[in-house]
Amino acid sequence: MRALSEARQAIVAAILGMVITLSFYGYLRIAESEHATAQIQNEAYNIQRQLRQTMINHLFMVEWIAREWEQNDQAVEERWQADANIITLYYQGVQTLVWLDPQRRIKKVFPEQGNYGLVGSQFSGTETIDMLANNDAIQHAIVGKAGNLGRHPTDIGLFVQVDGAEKGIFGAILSLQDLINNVVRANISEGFQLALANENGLLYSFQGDQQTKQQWQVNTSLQVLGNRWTLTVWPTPNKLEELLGGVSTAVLTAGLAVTLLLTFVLYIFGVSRHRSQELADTNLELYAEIEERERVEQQMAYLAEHDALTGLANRNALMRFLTEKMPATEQHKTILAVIFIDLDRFKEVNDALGHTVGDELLKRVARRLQKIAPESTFIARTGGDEFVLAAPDSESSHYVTELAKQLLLALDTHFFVDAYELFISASIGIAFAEDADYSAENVVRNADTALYQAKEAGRNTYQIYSRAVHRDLTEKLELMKRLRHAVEQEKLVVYYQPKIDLNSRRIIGAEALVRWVEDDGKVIGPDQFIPIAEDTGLIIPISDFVMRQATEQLKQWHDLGYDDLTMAINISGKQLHTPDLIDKVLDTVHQARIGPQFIELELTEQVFIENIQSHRHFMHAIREHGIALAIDDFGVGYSSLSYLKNFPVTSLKIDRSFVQDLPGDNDDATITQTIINLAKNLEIDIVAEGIETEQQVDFLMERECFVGQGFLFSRPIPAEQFTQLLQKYQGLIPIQIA
Ligand SMILES: Nc1nc2c(ncn2[C@@H]2O[C@H](COP(=O)(O)O[C@H]3[C@@H](O)[C@H](n4cnc5c(=O)[nH]c(N)nc54)O[C@@H]3COP(=O)(O)O)[C@@H](O)[C@H]2O)c(=O)[nH]1
Repeated sequence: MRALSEARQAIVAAILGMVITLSFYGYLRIAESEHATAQIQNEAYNIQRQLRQTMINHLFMVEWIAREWEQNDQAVEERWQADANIITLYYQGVQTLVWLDPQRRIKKVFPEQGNYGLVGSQFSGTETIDMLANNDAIQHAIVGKAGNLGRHPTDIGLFVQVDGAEKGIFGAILSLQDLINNVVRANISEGFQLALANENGLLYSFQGDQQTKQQWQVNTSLQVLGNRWTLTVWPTPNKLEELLGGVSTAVLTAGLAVTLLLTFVLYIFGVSRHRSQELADTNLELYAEIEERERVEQQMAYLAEHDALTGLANRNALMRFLTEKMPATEQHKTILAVIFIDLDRFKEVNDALGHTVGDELLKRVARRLQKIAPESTFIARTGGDEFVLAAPDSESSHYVTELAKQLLLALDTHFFVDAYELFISASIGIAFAEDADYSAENVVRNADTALYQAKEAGRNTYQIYSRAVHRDLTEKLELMKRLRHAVEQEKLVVYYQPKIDLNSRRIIGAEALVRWVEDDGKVIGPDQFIPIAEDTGLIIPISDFVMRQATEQLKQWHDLGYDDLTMAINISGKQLHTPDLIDKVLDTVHQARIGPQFIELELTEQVFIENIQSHRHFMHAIREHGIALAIDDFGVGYSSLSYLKNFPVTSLKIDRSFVQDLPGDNDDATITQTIINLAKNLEIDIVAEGIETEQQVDFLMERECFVGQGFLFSRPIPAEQFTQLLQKYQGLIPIQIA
């Protein structure tokens, strides 16, 4: 198909060239043929004319002799020899001359040689002579038979009457063969051939190559001396070639050559044009590819420095911006601040409403930041819900904190996304280049550290990075690392603090309190690592460990005979989010082979309130399985107590902050009294925490709080010590043990 397309023009040219060439050739060929035929005809007419003329000349000569002799009185005898010599000299066709007397006897004959015997004899060609003799009116010469004067049947005689001093008939015998031969040889053009025929057959032929005769002969009839002949003339092959001229052949050859050349050129042209087209197409494709590549590269370059969702700069671009700004900032000692923003409740929005809404919210946040931030501020989105503003050449640190406040304010109002009115807030960490040794990396990391602090500080606030804050955080991170290691290495230990019946001073239960014992024996309290454990998720394995240890330990103490002891286990808020918590608790209790009624789960009031709705099921399920539910640190910060009547709480633990200043502090006394009354009215058990003095015991017992914990009875102690305590005092507790 491609080859056909390449050769299309060449094929058309070849066909056209052939048609034109052949047409022209045909035309020329006809013209040449006509020309050749005309030439041959010309030749035939010429020969015909010459023959006729020769004959006429002979007739004229015979007549002329007669008129001469009639005008002259000289006897024939006297003139005969001279005239005969002249006649035969000029008329070579004349074979014999004769003079007949009126009786048609031969009187004189020339040449005498060979004819001498005829003199005196009667001329035998009687018909013609008779016609002359009997008709005096015929004055002109006539043609007749040669009679006995002829040598060849074709010989003829020309006879005329002479009516002069001597009467008679003058005759000239002609050899037609010789005459024609002479005329033909004298007049025929080179390359022509000729034949003369009458009705009896061929009379004469000049050359006889028959090759071209059939096609090229020209016939013409000739009436001479009373004979009707057909003269046929045709050319020799060479002559024919010459006559035709060869122009048509040359044209044919040239035409075919030109056609061939043109075809070839056009084919080459077609091929090259096709190749050029292909090249052009390839070039176009190449250009398109290059354009596409450039577009992709531009897009990649754009994406390399932009956030696809919001169109803001990304982390790479931020780092480049900061790196470029740092030298001038350091040199001119200007203020460059990095403001790290993290949305406070974005994850909740994303989880609850889906990523589409989440994405839209991020776009709105980006737009709001762009509106508020001064023009010189560089804004980037560096992660999920993290945005960073770089404010070079800031007037002062005060200006930066004011900007941070504006940002907080702007993000602490609602956003409308689809049908939702969303409320979020943000936490901000601020760091200055100066505090980061003018390092882009450091200043961003410092801002991130400050942000962490802001989150810790309760969100919707900002923190400015300081080296002290950084140190604290570094320590915290270090602690986190070690805690993870400790959990993996099972370096945690469960301590137990006795729960005491204040009346009998009997140990009625224990509270499991985890400790982290370092390699050097140093004991780290849960206050230091539980919050970190909650942040990192380590609280789950820690809690599992504590629950397993505590239930197994309780089983041991039951087996030792202290089979009415209960065990209080602290539950973290994070634990409540694990879906299998109920199963896990029941399974652990079941594994330890103790009754669930000996287990009490403690939730701080804060955790309880925060999860009151979402964990309604958990709390009821726990109670239905006989496990007690205590509210720890009761009375701290929460005013709504209505939940108590709707939830299956079994005991309240008065926070030790109320107990520690009893009985002197009237407020604490009133609060303690109120909590006790509340528990009494709701028929909930009451436990006092943090009892350190007998006065506190007295105060509590006077107000009918008969269960308590505190250093007065025992600090939290390892299990072995607790066992010794049980065994040494038969379950009673002496005062000031620890
Ligand atoms: N989720 C979990 N929380 C736990 C676990 N183990 C402990 N904790 C919680 O850590 C907080 C600190 O506990 P800890 O350092 O063990 O302090 C306890 C007692 O040592 C302390 N206490 C008891 N009596 C007194 C006293 O007379 N004076 C005084 N100054 N302190 C005393 O009180 C803590 C027990 O409090 P509470 O839990 O409220 O009963 C603490 O909040 C623990 O809950 C754990 O495994 N998981």
